[in-house]
Amino acid sequence: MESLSMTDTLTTICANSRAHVAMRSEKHSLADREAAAAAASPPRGFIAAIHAAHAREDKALIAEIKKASPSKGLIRKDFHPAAIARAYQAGGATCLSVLTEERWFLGADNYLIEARAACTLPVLAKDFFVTRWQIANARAIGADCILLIMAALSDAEAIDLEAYAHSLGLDVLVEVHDAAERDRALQLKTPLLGINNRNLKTLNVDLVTSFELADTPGRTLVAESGLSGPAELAALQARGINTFLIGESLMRHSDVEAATRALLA
Ligand SMILES: O=P(O)(O)OC[C@@H](O)[C@@H](O)c1c[nH]c2ccccc12
Repeated sequence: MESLSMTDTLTTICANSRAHVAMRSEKHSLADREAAAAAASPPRGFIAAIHAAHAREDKALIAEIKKASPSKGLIRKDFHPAAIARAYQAGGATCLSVLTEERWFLGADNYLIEARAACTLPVLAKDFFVTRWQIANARAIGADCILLIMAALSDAEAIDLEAYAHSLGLDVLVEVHDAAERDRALQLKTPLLGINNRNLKTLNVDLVTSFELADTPGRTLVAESGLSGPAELAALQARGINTFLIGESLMRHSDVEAATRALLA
């Protein structure tokens, strides 16, 4: 795996994603991916599952399957997506997130396919979506939701990609990490707004980001990145955030099911 030393990590990863899509689309055209998307297993409601947890007065956990990251390198050696998916579901997770980005997160489409087949939870394809091809491909492999990162997209691109995702039956999680991106994201239709505590340009994590944006009205807020303990979740819940996207701290436990249960207790 490569490490990223440049300051603008996000630009580098997105440029690589575009090049990768250009290569893959020679083998499978957009029309091919759209046909596969239309034939894919019907979407499991991702946002509906989160809202159902809230209706039960539960917090909602989006549990992430992640082998490595540019900031931490290899996170877990014995990496079996199906087993981790089952452990997350047994431990009480509401939804899954599966990294599919190959070069820096060591993800793969197959990990999403294996994880989704092993459980009944809705699954977020966690990647750097900058083209329609990637979105059609995500639905084709079974994804129920995709991620749109405002820092990587113009307003027009974000609006276009969201409409395209919705046309394929996908839910959308839009991700921001400051007030300016949040304001831009409010132009989108999706109710699901992720606040990433990790600045994707510098890779630094600061939970203050979630606290600062916690008063955004009219959206289901998701606190993302750098979360590890029940006390942090309680502090965020006190500010009205009841949905959490957590990867690394759970993936580092040998007993993922017990760790998930303990976190949600
Ligand atoms: O492993 P963590 O620190 O719990 O973070 C999970 C998730 O928030 C993080 O993987 C993430 C959030 N937004 C992203 C965008 C791309 C890649 C990864 C991410």
